[in-house]
Amino acid sequence: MQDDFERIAALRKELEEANKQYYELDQPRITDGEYDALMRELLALEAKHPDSVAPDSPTQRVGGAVAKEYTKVRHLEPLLSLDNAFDAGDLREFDRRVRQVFAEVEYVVELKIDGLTVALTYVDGLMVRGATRGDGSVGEEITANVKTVGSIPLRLNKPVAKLSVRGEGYMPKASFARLNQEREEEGLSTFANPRNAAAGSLRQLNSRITAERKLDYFAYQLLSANELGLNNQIDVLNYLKEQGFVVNPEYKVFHDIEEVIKYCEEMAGERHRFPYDIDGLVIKVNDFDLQQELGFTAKSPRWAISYKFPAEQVETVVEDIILRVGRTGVLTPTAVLQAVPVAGSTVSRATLHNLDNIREKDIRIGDHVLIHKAGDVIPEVIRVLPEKRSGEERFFEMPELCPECQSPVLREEGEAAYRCQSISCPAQQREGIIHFVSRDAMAIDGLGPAVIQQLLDADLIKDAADLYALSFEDLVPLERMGQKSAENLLKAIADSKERGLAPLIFALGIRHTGVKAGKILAQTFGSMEKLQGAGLEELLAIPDIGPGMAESLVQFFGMESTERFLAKLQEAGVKMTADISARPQIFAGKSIVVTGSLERWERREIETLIEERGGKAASSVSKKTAFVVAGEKAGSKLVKAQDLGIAVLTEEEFELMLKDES
Ligand SMILES: NC(=O)c1ccc[n+]([C@@H]2O[C@H](COP(=O)([O-])OP(=O)(O)OC[C@H]3O[C@@H](n4cnc5c(N)ncnc54)[C@H](O)[C@@H]3O)[C@@H](O)[C@H]2O)c1
Ligand SMILES: [Zn+2]
Repeated sequence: MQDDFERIAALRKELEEANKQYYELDQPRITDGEYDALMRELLALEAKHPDSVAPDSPTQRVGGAVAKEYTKVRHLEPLLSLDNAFDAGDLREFDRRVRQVFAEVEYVVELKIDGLTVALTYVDGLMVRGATRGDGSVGEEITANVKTVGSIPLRLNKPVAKLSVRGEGYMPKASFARLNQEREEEGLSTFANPRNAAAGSLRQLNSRITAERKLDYFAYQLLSANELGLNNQIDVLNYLKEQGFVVNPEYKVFHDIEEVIKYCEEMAGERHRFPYDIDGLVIKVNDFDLQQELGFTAKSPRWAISYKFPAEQVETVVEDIILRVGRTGVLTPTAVLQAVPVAGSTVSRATLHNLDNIREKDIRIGDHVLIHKAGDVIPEVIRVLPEKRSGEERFFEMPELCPECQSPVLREEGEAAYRCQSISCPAQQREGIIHFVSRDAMAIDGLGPAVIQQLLDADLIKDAADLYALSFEDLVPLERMGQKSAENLLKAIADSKERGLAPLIFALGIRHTGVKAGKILAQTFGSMEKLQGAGLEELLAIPDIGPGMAESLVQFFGMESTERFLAKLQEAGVKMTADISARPQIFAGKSIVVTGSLERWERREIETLIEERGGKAASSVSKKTAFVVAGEKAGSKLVKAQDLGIAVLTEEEFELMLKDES
């Protein structure tokens, strides 16, 4: 007996620690499957000893604590978790409980998107607040970050006095894979899955970072839906669509739990076909009167349950550990695995991230391991099965020399990554070209890593600028390159010359300089030449350009190799200026004053928005001022504008003017 209580205490401690890692730090240490198993064990023990259930047990509480950096938001109605069903038996049990109250019931089954709940508040049709779930009653205010998510409407199609919407903020699989790859390149820690990546991106003090991470949103719930004359979940989904929200289209209605079970099992096999990670399905009672009658427990609604797909973990053997040298010289250890099917494809490689991770998990060459796909896309070793060791396993050591160019390899202060120190490392050059042609950079279709390798091997190119000198005759003899694909490739290369300054800056692969930074630099300087000439101080004066980025820019543009490379691009006719005047000139000849502290933009940014559109960002209010954009705590300028009868706009209203541009 005593044993049970000790175990209960140990499980609570372990789950609380996992909650903290997961909800507060966005860096879980155990898998969801492991977490769910511990939770089930605790639930079973607590059911056996009902008197032991304390209100603060992890079985009774939602989520984690609210981090102190954020403004707290009290939710109108608590945001709850969902009970889990792991098999047909659990679903039948749920159905039995529902039918104890109602003989007839309609279920709506939706995909369970693996993201985080985001609560949105609209007042008079405008989005005024975004918040996380937090501990269910109190969440974190993340309005500025939420505004950077494209699929969240800032204005409702049909304004109403007040609307509280809930839904899932998530990161698509492709963005997740790209983000982790970039972070690995930069020697930063990677996210365990898209949910934690989405949470880490939305729970950010700097909304610029949120904007860089491609996030999306599916709306699925409304508070006070009854007041809008909506009677069930299907009505709500339709209403949300009408209001401009993105609703996941995959929902289905059933009347019989056996049909639901069949659908769940079917979807478990199809879970990989979506561009976002799903970890199960959510089964909801459709009718709101029924929902209300069924009510809630402390932690979850009684009218819904989530069916969790079985975790897809597979055992295999680490045959070898090899190193991949990235664009910035980071050596990423990769496990060569005995090929096994995992989550819809055959896996024979898994990233091991870095040496620390290998040591922490004690992964040795020859080990039997459990693997899965993080976020349904990135193969990863979860843990070693030490009981299967034969004693023949070998430790992995980082080499002192780069495996591709034999230059010294060093670990920099404070970084987990080891880097090849040579700038002429062929691997770095190859990866640099792969980056140069990638989608957010010069976007040259048909130029995959294999073709790039062929071009390098045939000595047709040495760097990305050489691509512009390729001819039809160069390409056609290449293996697997038909006439048609050679023509298409040449056209894609030629087209990329017009991509413009912002993607070009990103394409250069300067450390710490992402897509968004490319845009800011392009807008600020207008031409590559001006950017090249910018000094440290000038760069540091730009909002959003931190010291790390400024330094690497100065260093990059100070190199002779950079100068040669840029000269080659210029000669090839690659466009090196930004179309600053490409915007419709809606503010032409207007003098506009910005005052107070803004939420949506940095001061320099909004001034750029005005200038790009032909306006003048003036510093003082006069009779000639066309209008004033006022943020929080606007002072004398606001008073003066009011005295002179000059229009004062909120940030939202200003943004709407930009939206109306065609
Ligand atoms: N690995 C770890 O260390 C660790 C730690 C804590 C929690 N977890 C994971 O988190 C789970 C618990 O998290 P939880 O409380 O958020 O519950 P949950 O994720 O199992 O389910 C509730 C959530 O589902 C989401 N959701 C997605 N699509 C939805 C839809 N169509 N309708 C309604 N809701 C939808 C909502 O955000 C809702 O809050 C655990 O089961 C475990 O998998 C893991
Ligand atoms: Zn090297």
